[in-house]
Amino acid sequence: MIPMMAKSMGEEVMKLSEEISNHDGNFVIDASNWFQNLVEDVITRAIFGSFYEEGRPILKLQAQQVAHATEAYHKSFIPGYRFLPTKKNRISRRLNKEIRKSLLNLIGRRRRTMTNSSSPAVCGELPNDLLEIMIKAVDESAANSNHLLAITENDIVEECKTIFFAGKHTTSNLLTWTVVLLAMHPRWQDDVREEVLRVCESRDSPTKDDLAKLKTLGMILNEALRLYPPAVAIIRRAKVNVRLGGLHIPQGTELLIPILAVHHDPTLWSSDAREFNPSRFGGGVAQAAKHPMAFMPFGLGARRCIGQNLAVLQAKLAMAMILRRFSFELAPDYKHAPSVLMLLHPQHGAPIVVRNL
Ligand code: HEM
Repeated sequence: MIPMMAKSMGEEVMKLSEEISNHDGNFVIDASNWFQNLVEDVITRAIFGSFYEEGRPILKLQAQQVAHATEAYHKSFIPGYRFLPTKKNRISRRLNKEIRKSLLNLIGRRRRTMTNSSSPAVCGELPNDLLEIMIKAVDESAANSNHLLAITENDIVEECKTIFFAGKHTTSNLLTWTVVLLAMHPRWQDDVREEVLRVCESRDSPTKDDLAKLKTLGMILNEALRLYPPAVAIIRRAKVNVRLGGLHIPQGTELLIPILAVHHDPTLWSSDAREFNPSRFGGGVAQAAKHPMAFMPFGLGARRCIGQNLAVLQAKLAMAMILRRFSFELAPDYKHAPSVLMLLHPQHGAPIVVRNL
């Protein structure tokens, strides 16, 4: 996974470097858009592997559908509105049909290649990508006599869409806020660059061992996730009547766990809760706050994020590659306005001046 990610990111980093050179070494990017593009490529490769070229346009269609949904999220909620035949709803339904059909076709083609090929994955070694893992799960579940446990091709379609959505916007959000924070705090930017250069030496892309040694970078990513958690809240429903603190919660009650508020609570994080201070993670996540579970950007318990390790790996790799090549600062027109639009994002974008080092 790391070589695939490094290759994909390396190409984007080189393109940006050339662009900067063409602009006298000084170029403004919207970090939010730039990272979305970067992350989209990696997540598409993780899902489709060698079928990347065929999967890419399908996920592009989904990105369009998400853009529609995000726009609708801006407006007031009217129950049942999404079923009306408005122009936008018709486009969204058409996109949905097209995505489903294309994914089912792709699954069919992929299945045929798996049956015919003598690729290592088919010979029982580790699969190359998520699509292959899911196709195998469908086949295994078909062999199981309990049809209630059966996984279908429709499930694969939904999983591809979920993973693409859940993986793209969250990780690109984390990277955007990290770059914004490092642009605001140049001393931390210098310190973490020094760490990357020391650990990775002359290697353009870090190895797995290098990534494990990037402690300051890990602390900075955690602090970015604390201050600007991409998912601001999670919801749980009580399965049974339960007492929580002094409260009686009846069965079926929905509870909203406000991650953003918990991450900014001074009783948990001390009086500097609103400040950027990565050192608080110096002793590990469990020691960073007064309660060991106060840090929950990926949720908690059995339903916590399945993509946590991939997201952190990807964020570390991207930041290490960027830090060794570029320096950055906020563009004069940057306006700090974190805003919740499904996820916590910069309302006016994140214009950043990037320079080649
Ligand atoms: C910085 C990046 C990410 C953040 C902050 C994040 C955050 C979250 C949160 C808060 C949840 C809800 C957990 C809960 O209810 O306890 C979640 C669930 C989920 N995430 Fe992520 N996520 C990230 C990256 C990813 C990636 C890269 C993927 C896929 C490759 C992914 C796939 C999912 C899925 C499928 C679920 C639903 C899990 C379930 O319901 O069992 N996420 N994520």
